[in-house]
Amino acid sequence: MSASTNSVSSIRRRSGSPKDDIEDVEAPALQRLENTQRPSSFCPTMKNCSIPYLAAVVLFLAFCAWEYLPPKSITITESDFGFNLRSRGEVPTSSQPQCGIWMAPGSLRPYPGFGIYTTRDVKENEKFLHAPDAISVQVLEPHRYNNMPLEDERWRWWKLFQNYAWDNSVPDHSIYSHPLGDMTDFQPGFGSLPNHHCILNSLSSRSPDIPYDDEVVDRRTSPGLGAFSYTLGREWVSKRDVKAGEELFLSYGFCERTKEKNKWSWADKMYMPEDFEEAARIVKMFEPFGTQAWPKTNLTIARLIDPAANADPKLVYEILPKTTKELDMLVRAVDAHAFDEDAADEELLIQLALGVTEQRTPEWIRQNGMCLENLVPKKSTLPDAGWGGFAQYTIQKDDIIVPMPVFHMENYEILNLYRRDVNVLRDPEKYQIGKNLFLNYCFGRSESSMALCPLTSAVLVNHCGEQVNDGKCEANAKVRWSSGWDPSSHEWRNKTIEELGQHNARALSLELVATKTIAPGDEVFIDYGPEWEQAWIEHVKKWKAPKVPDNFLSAKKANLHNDSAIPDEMISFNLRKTVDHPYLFTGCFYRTGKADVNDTRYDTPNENWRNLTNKEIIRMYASDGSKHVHGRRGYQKHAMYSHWPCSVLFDQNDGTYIVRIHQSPIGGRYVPKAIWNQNKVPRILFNYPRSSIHFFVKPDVADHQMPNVFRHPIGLPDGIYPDHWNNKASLKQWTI
Ligand SMILES: C[S@@+](CC[C@H](N)C(=O)[O-])C[C@H]1O[C@@H](n2cnc3c(N)ncnc32)[C@H](O)[C@@H]1O
Repeated sequence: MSASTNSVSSIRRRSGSPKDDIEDVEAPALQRLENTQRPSSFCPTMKNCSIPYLAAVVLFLAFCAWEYLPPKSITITESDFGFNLRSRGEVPTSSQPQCGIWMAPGSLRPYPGFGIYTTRDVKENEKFLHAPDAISVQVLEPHRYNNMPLEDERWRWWKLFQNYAWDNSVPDHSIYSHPLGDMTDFQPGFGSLPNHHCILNSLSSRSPDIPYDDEVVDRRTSPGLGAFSYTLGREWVSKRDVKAGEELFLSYGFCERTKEKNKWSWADKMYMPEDFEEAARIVKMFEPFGTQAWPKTNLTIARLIDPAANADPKLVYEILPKTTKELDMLVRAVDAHAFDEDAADEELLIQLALGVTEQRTPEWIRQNGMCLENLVPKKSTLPDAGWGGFAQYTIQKDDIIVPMPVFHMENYEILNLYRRDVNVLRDPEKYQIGKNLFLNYCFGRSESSMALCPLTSAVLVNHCGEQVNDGKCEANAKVRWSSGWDPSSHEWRNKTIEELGQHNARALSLELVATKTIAPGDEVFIDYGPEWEQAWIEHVKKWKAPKVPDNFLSAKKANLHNDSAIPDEMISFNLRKTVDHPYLFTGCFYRTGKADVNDTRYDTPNENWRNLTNKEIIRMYASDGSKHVHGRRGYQKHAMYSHWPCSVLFDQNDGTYIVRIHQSPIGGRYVPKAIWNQNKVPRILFNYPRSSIHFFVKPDVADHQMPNVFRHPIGLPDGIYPDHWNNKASLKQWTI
């Protein structure tokens, strides 16, 4: 395998699944696949297609991975894969001693790209980040459009992008109620970086307490309205105790080896939970777990593997300790849980899984990694810019502020938005209705169709330039190609845009570097360049403030209203009515569970349930909702499905409410089975905690959906794009 393919990050589209939720997680994800097939001659209609797009994710894993996972006894270093470890002094580093979260070469063998590491011990339930992560951006999926320009380019880009994005987002409007089509949630920052592991999975994500801020700029005066995302990124909480030096993994939900051979080619090669479980079964036969003495030969060890188990014998063999010394080390780690059998079993699996990864020390990570915590989001010091990136620690001149692995987009016109009710190809210009907000988060240049979209919190950094900011700020950082930590990026720069377009894995890396010493709390700025400035100046000239009704209620105000009481206008005060606000929708944490399937009260469809008396409605359709508490262990499960649309029906005047979870507007296709949902009867919850209710702007009236909002890629300085990417003159169609 070439160095370039190895350097591809193994970050994939994630379904955000806690390990114990695998069944539920995969079901909706798989249902969603139906709609993401590209029509082909084998697959005449979208509906009939069966190859899931997540298979592409899987192929990607196989692609960036391995001929075969190597035996445990072989030591693999990055240089075996064309990667030279960087040592301090060779290239600039981000070397903050306080930094606890780093990006460094991944620990899965062989090296599959970058991973995220902690250099702090993190206890179960503790937050990983000491400050909020970056924002999340709702991306209207550009490949879903038929009969629109650049269909091939859209699909090629989707194959790459889906590996970094989430099915659903902090406010689930992407999945529940977007009128135009499907949205994907992109979370540059922590959220698009963790690699997948079913056993070592330590990350659980949840919605931040205030997930949404639509008051970042003043809607009555700011031309920045709708030009950036109001949604903050997830909070990252540890599922277990994690030691300094561990790579932080997320489970994307692919944790069962498929029975259909070769359906997912990587499944036959990748370590699966069954492999670790079979290894654990064998280990437990021997002292001190069991009674037998550790076998003397490797052949004897191999013979212990049960061929009837759903495990891959070769992988089980690789996982198993080969010497009594290795076994002793395992025992010592598990011993700490001697009085809790379940915890000991879990620890055994974790230790076996760690045994087939590269072991990193915090010192190694600081030497070879780059800090991911330098930038934190806060309201920008510039009135129209939205969020900004602020330094959390002192950053020395020439230090890397944040690495920027980027994914490439061969033609950023794929982010043009068109009407969906007409054949756009007849007159694309006429039917264009705007541009995806995501364009504002990618770098581009006017001579080239290529855009580069960063995966890290670098997207928070605003522009400061001569013409637009009037001395209110000063650029203290710059963007350049990565300096040695991603050598294959250099090779990929020599490829043509077409070649890159065919490559559906990440290939290129930039970095953000301090041009001055930056103090903690300073906003970081770069210069987006004259074209961006010109576009902004023209936008400001043309921009007209939208009419804001006197009784306008922002989502932020609704969320923070009166010490967090629910505003009256967001309560229906009626068991039979839901709230229909012109601007806001209510989201309640809800995730279907046993009650949704087994509670026989919901078994009978009843479209006339409103004719029942209050008492009858409550007896038949209400339950105690007190357990749906945001953020407490045991109910972090909402993290996957996040908010369901709901209505607050009554205030119980004790900090809790009676809420009704709405029927899913998208039917059963994406949502797990729930009989009340199917039978069109209400699901009413009493004692529902305020902390689990949030307000969001309705997608169809969201600021970023308005016409005439600012859209322009971030400018890159001259000399960054190679000349052979300057293809615009030769492209027939170009509107930017
Ligand atoms: C890469 S994003 C930067 C982060 C963004 N401010 C946010 O809230 O997410 C680029 C967008 O930020 C806004 N922006 C950046 N610099 C600005 C400036 N100097 N003046 C006005 N808006 C700016 C523009 O909307 C631009 O399209």
